[in-house]
Amino acid sequence: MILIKDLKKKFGKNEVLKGIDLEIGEGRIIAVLGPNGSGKTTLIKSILGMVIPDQGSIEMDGKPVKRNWNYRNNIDYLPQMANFPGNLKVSELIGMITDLRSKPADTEKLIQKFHLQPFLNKKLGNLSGGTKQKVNLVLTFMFDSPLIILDEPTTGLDPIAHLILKELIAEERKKGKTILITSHIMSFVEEIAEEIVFLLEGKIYFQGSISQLNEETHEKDFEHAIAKILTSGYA
Ligand SMILES: Nc1ncnc2c1ncn2[C@@H]1O[C@H](COP(=O)(O)OP(=O)(O)OP(=O)(O)O)[C@@H](O)[C@H]1O
Repeated sequence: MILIKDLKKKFGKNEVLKGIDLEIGEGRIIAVLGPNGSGKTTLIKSILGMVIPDQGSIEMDGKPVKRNWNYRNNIDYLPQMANFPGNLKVSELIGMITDLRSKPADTEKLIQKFHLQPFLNKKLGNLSGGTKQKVNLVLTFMFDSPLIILDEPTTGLDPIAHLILKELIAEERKKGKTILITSHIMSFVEEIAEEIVFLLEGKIYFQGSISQLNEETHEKDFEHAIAKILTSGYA
């Protein structure tokens, strides 16, 4: 379980997180939503220890994460922009990451799932954006950690890969994992998320289920509910 209290972060004068209080329960799929620049990635990176907050605390399973970085071994993270070395082959990168994590990795099944066999001997710099994202997904899902954080996982994926990703997330959820996702694709969020956290102007504007959000905004569907928050938020 992740417990976040009064989390604040600014970059220069830009106050991105202005006091976030959030509890993330185990074994759920939670989507972090919000307009561009609302701080979704900053929040995720704070949980991962890649951004150091100015104020507030983050606890993982009852222990503060600050100066206690071992907890990161239990997180699999898909970054929004994977910056792969272009001259490495796909198989070399997979091998390298497996060695670095020194955890058992189940790559075969994932390579098959995403139909990546023909690309294993290709250099990363020569792959299309969607194929790179599939490699990124293999690297994320291969370690079987209890917490999976996915920053914009659908970027560049074709409809087949999109379906495979949804199946994969559902399988991991069944194993009791916690999955934290950011996405701007509302249909994807609606299909998979059990809970949403909506960030607006540095604060949590809404946390709850999609049906609760529809009710509170008096809208009949999720897309309209989100549009209503965004237009009233910007009014
Ligand atoms: N390292 C950094 N240095 C300076 N400003 C930063 C840094 N990282 C993020 N920001 C700023 O913080 C704000 C929030 O960025 P963040 O990437 O967290 O937003 P986001 O909600 O994930 O956006 P998007 O939907 O576009 O991915 C933006 O204004 C961004 O420019």
